[in-house]
Amino acid sequence: MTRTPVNVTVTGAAGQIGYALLFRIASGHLLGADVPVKLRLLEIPQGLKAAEGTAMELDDCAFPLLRGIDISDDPNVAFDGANVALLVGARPRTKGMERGDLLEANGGIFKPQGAAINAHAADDIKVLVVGNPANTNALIAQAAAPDVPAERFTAMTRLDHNRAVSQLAQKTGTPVSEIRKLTIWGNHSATQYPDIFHAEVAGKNAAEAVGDQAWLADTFIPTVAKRGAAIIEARGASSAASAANAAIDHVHTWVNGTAAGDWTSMGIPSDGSYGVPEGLISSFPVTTKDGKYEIVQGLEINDFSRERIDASVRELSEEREAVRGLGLL
Ligand SMILES: NC(=O)C1=CN([C@@H]2O[C@H](COP(=O)(O)OP(=O)(O)OC[C@H]3O[C@@H](n4cnc5c(N)ncnc54)[C@H](O)[C@@H]3O)[C@@H](O)[C@H]2O)C=CC1
Ligand SMILES: O=C([O-])CC(=O)C(=O)O
Repeated sequence: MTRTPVNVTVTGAAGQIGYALLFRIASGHLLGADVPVKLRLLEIPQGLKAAEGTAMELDDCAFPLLRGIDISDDPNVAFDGANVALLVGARPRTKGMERGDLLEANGGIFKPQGAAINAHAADDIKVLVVGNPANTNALIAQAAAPDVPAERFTAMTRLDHNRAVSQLAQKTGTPVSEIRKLTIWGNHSATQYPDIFHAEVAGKNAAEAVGDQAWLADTFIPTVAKRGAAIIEARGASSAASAANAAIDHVHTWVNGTAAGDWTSMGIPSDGSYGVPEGLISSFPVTTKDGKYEIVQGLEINDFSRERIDASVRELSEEREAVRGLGLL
């Protein structure tokens, strides 16, 4: 039986993440090797021509799973019937900026997009916000979509998660495939907290395997938290291929499930777990199954972790107040 194609809307399709992302969606990495997709690309008018060029290249790949590409500068058209929405389109930061500096510039994009999702997306819509500041942009979009279940709005911290896995693998001389149960808590910002106290390296507790508290506090956490800025410094542009890869991982895991004995990190609306105020879109350890996620419960949080989780969550509360003040919530 031929499956009905899944409509995947990508905003900022002509940008650098878009260019790294669309080809992988079309080749089956987002949803699975047997799932046909239709791409709906949203750009601003100045980006339409470049989006058309990318669409020509997508055609030229003759991807068997790609069943159509529509391009629009109207969110009401681009989100019509969307099953998955990747909100990438936003202004990236440049050297010397923090992601929070983008709140005002990018906040205005996510309110109308949330409203268009509310009015036109399919009932099973799943939204991933990549555009920074991702957590608070997701909150803005969610607030503008009162008819969509709040838990369908998520923000990307999978890039941070993958960065942390890679750093830990290198430190312990272990393949990435042997690292499990790592957690990113809080905001996708310099205050995020990559937590290895419950992580495992080849089945052993990661903090014990590392056995080096100074490395954890002075090297690992800042390296992961400031990796975005280090990439901007080195490349002269923000992370693109690794961000696209993380977006693919986030949605693939959400739809297809986490492996037994492992979890992942997603920015999701808090239900109050671990003392994170309800409603903030904060990163948590989650397991996924049948297209739904659940926060991993019952983890013991030591003082070192508590202090860092609280600091990042405080920043999220401040961002929420700031966008309230701008009339975006
Ligand atoms: N959450 C995360 O881990 C990461 C987030 N990012 C963020 O992703 C965003 C995109 O980054 P890049 O692709 O490098 O930027 P880019 O500047 O190359 O592309 C952005 C694209 O979005 C388009 N755009 C702007 N406003 C739009 C709107 N209202 N509707 C549709 N399209 C619109 C622009 O025309 C442009 O083509 C930035 O906010 C960046 O900070 C980047 C890396 C990681
Ligand atoms: O740092 C940035 O602005 C882009 C980003 O979010 C990341 O690479 O984590």
